[in-house]
Amino acid sequence: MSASILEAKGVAKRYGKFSALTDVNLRIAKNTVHSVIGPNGAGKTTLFHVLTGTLPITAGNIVFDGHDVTHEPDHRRVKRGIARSFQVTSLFTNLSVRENLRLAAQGVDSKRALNAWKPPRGALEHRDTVDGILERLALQRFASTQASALSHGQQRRLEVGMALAARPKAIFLDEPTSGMGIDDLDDMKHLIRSLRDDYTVVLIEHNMDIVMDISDTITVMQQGRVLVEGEPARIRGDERVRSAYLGNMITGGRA
Ligand SMILES: Nc1ncnc2c1ncn2[C@@H]1O[C@H](COP(=O)(O)OP(=O)(O)OP(=O)(O)O)[C@@H](O)[C@H]1O
Repeated sequence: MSASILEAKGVAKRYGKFSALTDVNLRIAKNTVHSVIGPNGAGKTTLFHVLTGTLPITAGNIVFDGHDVTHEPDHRRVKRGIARSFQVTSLFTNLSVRENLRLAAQGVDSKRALNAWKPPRGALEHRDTVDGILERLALQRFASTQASALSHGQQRRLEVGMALAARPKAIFLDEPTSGMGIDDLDDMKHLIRSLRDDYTVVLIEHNMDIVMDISDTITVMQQGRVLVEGEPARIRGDERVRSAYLGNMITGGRA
């Protein structure tokens, strides 16, 4: 079994009296694409919030890269190497693609600059980071293009790039393909698959074709609990998964 980057045990999250997550156990192996799927309201986004530190946990514990991060705020988890994709709305639409990425790369270093033991990275190092990301996103030709002039699919790839600029170990993507046309879907699929070589990807995705195609492991959630977990072939054939989705669309299309 390959080494894990994240292990969550007994995770619970309550909103008042409502239990959005109950006893969730999750082990995410390094350099894999691990998808979290499930019907609307299953608790996928809440799980992301709790794992990335956007929301405090009610019970349980989370270990990331050997560190107990259960009660760490999100900015500390960013430093540990957890990145979450930004929303389109957080792109600087009046700046170029390159400027967006440069700001994201510098953003991580603003705190580093206050730490005398870790000097801030230089401009050259940022340029290398940004160039590498532009290539990975297949957006080199658009480096000087204003973000507002990109297609929807390109903007969504740039969001992923903004998260990569933080040089994370694991990247959390929440529905990166939502609202995309068919060509953009393919580009995003290739991008996510390529990320696995250098990062660990945790993905919430409703498009089952993509999930089945690019995931190493799939965790299926239902009503705040893990229903079943396994490789795509196993999930596709699982009766419990079919009935969780009322028997439809698990073999293709949107869940
Ligand atoms: N801030 C909140 N206060 C109270 N209940 C909430 C809150 N946020 C989410 N919930 C509830 O928690 C449950 C899980 O929601 P969550 O958004 O995590 O599900 P999801 O699987 O991501 O759904 P979707 O696929 O529709 O995005 C839902 O019943 C939702 O109504």
